[in-house]
Amino acid sequence: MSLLEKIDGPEDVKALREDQLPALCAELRDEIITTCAAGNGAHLGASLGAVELVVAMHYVFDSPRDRLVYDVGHQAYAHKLLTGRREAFRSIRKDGGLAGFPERAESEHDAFGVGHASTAISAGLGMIEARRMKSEVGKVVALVGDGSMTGGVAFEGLNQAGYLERDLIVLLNDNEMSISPNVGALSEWFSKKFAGQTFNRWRRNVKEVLHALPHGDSAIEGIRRAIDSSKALLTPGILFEGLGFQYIGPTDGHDVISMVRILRQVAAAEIDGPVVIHCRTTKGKGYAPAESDLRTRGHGLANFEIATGKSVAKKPAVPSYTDFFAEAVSEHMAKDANVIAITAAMLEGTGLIKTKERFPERVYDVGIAEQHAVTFAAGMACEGIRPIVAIYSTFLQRAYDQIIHDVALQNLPVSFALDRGGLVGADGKTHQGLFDIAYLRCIPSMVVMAPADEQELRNMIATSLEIDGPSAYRFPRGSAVGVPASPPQVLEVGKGRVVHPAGPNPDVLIVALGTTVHPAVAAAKSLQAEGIRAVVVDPRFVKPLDADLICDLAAQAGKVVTVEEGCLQGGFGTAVLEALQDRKLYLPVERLGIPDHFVEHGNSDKQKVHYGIDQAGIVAGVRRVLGLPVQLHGAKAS
Ligand SMILES: Cc1ncc(C[n+]2csc(CCOP(=O)(O)OP(=O)(O)O)c2C)c(N)n1
Ligand SMILES: CC(=O)[C@@H](O)[C@H](O)COP(=O)(O)O
Ligand SMILES: [Mg+2]
Repeated sequence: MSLLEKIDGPEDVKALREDQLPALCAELRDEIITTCAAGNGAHLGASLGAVELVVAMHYVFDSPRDRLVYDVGHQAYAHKLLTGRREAFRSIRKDGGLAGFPERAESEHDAFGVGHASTAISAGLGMIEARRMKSEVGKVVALVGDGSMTGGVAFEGLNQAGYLERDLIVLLNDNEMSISPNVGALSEWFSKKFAGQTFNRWRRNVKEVLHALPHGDSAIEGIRRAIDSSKALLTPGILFEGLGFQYIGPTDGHDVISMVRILRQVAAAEIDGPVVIHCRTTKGKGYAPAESDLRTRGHGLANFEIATGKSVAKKPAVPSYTDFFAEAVSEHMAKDANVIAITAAMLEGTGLIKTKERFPERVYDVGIAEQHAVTFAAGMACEGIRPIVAIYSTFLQRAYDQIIHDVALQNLPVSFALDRGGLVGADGKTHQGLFDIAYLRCIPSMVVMAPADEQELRNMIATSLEIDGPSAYRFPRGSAVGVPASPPQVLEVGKGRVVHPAGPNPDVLIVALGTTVHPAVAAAKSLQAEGIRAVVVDPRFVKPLDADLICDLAAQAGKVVTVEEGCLQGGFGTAVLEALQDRKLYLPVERLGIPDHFVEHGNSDKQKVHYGIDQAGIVAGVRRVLGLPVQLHGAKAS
């Protein structure tokens, strides 16, 4: 029996001898690699890189009494394996299986639900403070990556932790990687390059000045000696010490036995106040194909052959929306020197890595700093630059006030490209891009678009760059439709189009947004065979909405179905209802979309069926609004 097979919970980890821990780490790695190889983009690199840190935490601390708080949570696979979820582990990120990130509802050992970055310090500090108030015992450890440390909220947490002087333990997992190599001054500081370059420059300059002064003066000699010896003080530690933390490190985060000893000392010591333990690790550690993948170190490897790390996934027949987006951005940059693009640590995910190869100076990776990305864009727009801010729908939630206060309120021409708008599949609840339509359409001056296919995406990118104010377009994860390409067209703002006419006296109007346009046309065609005349409108714009077109056709049809891959509350269907209400058209309306709950991880095609926003679901919606019997279909059948 392997060591891992004996482990049903953290108490079994503690029962091992210290010298057995390296073997346990090796077994955990094998299990993580095997599971990711058969999985759907699981987070291999981060989880491999954190194995020793997780084992050491469970060996020393006493979860769930002690709270282990993960940042992002994509590195927590060993934690799941050690906390009673070993047998379910191979189901991770699949329909009905374990979630890809820690979730409070999944285990008492998942102290804080996560998926977005930079939250662990604030959450951990909150826990420590609550426990102090309730006189409860227990330590709190926050495991934070160097990439996540670039997020402003992490610093807001450090700021308060240093001030409150609570005993928060921060394990800084520094692998010099975000998804791509980590960027920014902070990352250079961690790797001491800052100390090397800036300090040396400063020291040279001061020495030149001192050289010109008389020799033999004891005060000046003292300054000379201090400058020579002070380099040692300029370590990553002074940043944290300046914020009121004790700093330990840098230390080898893959030496599990040393990590256990350090954590034991920290846990036992009466250190009054917060501590940072700076651990150096390697993303993808222990799996050569991940370690040698210099761009992402196996960040999200899916379906690969274990021996080689080569993908065995079927290549999609049509490139992704992301590919079309990045290509279009490059084309606009080639034509207009004022166009630039900004990503918040998602060069690969947004496709902008390719654009950056062509225009290295005009694609900015600002780190995990969505708020800064938006305000940085606003500043550039003030000076006549046309920024395209490419941020996933879910991560743009972070920058909501910046969108309103810094961009929209000043009517600045910033283009927001929201990738992953809609159901995202295996990442699940934390990453679903379902709220953007609702959160953007209520902002004055914001133009909001959703393309039906890749040609429409090209048109919307071109349109957005012509709009003298803020605009956004949201497109989904995965393959585009595969429609023929034509030169991008600047669309008339606020004008929709009829994509499936039904002749005079239609029976029903279907208003389908974005990804639901093509399924709606297919649904209308199949309804036609039954003698039901459905006219289909692609509104193109959520805002301004083509109320004339929609209301005229709604009045003719007398019944309306709206379809969207987004939340129903405040979403696109609600916008249509408002338009009808404003014109006193009180008609039966069936709204199809995502009801008022968080959507689990799972296969997004199956989820579209479940929520009735696929072709068959739209047919069912039409039948419902027409009062016709509906065949059983997904969740909406009734
Ligand atoms: C707010 C937010 N922005 C972007 C992401 C996407 N993302 C997930 S992991 C990651 C890199 C995190 O780097 P780090 O914390 O150093 O962990 P590592 O992967 O290196 O272990 C990014 C950018 C996210 N999860 N949350
Ligand atoms: C953990 C995280 O936030 C990212 O790694 C995310 O899972 C990437 O998602 P995509 O696979 O859609 O790029
Ligand atoms: Mg990192």
